Amino acid sequence: MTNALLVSGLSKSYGNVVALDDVSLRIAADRYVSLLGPSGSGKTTLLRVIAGFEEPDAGQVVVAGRPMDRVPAHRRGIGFVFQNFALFPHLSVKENIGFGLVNREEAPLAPRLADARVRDMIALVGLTGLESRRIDQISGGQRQRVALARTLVTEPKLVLLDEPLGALDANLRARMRSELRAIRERLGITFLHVTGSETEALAMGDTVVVLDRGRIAQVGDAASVYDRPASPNVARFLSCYNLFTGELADDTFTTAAGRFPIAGAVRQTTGGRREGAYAVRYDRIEVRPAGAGASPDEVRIEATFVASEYTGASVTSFFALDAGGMVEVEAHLSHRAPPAYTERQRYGLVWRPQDAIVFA
Ligand SMILES: Nc1ncnc2c1ncn2[C@@H]1O[C@H](COP(=O)(O)OP(=O)(O)OP(=O)(O)O)[C@@H](O)[C@H]1O
Repeated sequence: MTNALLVSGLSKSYGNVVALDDVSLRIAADRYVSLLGPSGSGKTTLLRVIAGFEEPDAGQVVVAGRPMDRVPAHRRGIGFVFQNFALFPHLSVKENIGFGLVNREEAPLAPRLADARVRDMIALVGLTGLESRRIDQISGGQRQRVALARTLVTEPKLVLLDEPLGALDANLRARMRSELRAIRERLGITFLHVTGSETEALAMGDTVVVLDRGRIAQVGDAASVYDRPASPNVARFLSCYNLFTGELADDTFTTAAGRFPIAGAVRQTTGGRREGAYAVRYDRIEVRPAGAGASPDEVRIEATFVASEYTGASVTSFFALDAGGMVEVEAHLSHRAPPAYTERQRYGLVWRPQDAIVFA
């Protein structure tokens, strides 16, 4: 089967800022791909180069088997959904969605055909009944659906979404996530969705691509990226790992917080640098009273409780290390009562070596 997208050796600099550095990526057809990375890692630049809004300095983009060299943006068969939607405020929902069909340069559709297609799309994104409302007379979530419908109605082979849910509040964002997934599955086209949010990437993407300083740091299914981040930086972006820097020697990883035996831990090789990192997930740490010990096959450190933060279904507790730095512990409230720790009191933080990842 032809790949939906093939990107090879893409580089792009702005002056002396390297936004993309030799990026290669192959995306199969009919996939939901999340593109994740910290601010400035090159996500938007990558989308803009794929879409044809930006010329790369080097490299090639192939969409559905067709090389895109010198193909202008509007002839690439790519749809683009922006965060700010860029809708026409004075036009109705229906006119916004049909705009690209009747006003395109190549083969504009006859109004009757365009009408039928717009009607189907309005039903698909759940806007039936709102066809004649103006854009300023509908809600943020409905605008998001108009923006999506306007792109999908042109039947693109690939849809690029740049933080499409960023302008929505948390509740709506969660609802739109599952809607986006469902719409994509019904149409069977490939979505490449940029997000700064690791939860969003992990919740939505069949495949997660992580960018780090203009380079691809990891590509994999959501579970494998989550369970086995390829580098300390990827672990850091995922915001679910405590990272300790230090050095590996023999069977021990030595950090300022303590010496961790590594037998049983997951090993990730990062090119033989001496400076390494040791990662343990927030939700794999057990908190015990300071007096309670640990069994020989557990790792234990001591720290001082600072505060807890509730985030809906879970609570994150922060513990200060004597050597400086914080350890975060996440408890899911579905299978535990909310923890009650005392401020400034010391606790033992315990985990199993199998739940740690050693980067060295
Ligand atoms: N037009 C431009 N001129 C100069 N520098 C640019 C331009 N566009 C992007 N950059 C720089 O290129 C790098 C990558 O930017 P890009 O917008 O692709 O990152 P991003 O991952 O999308 O970030 P964010 O999540 O903050 O949107 C950044 O250092 C940015 O400052």
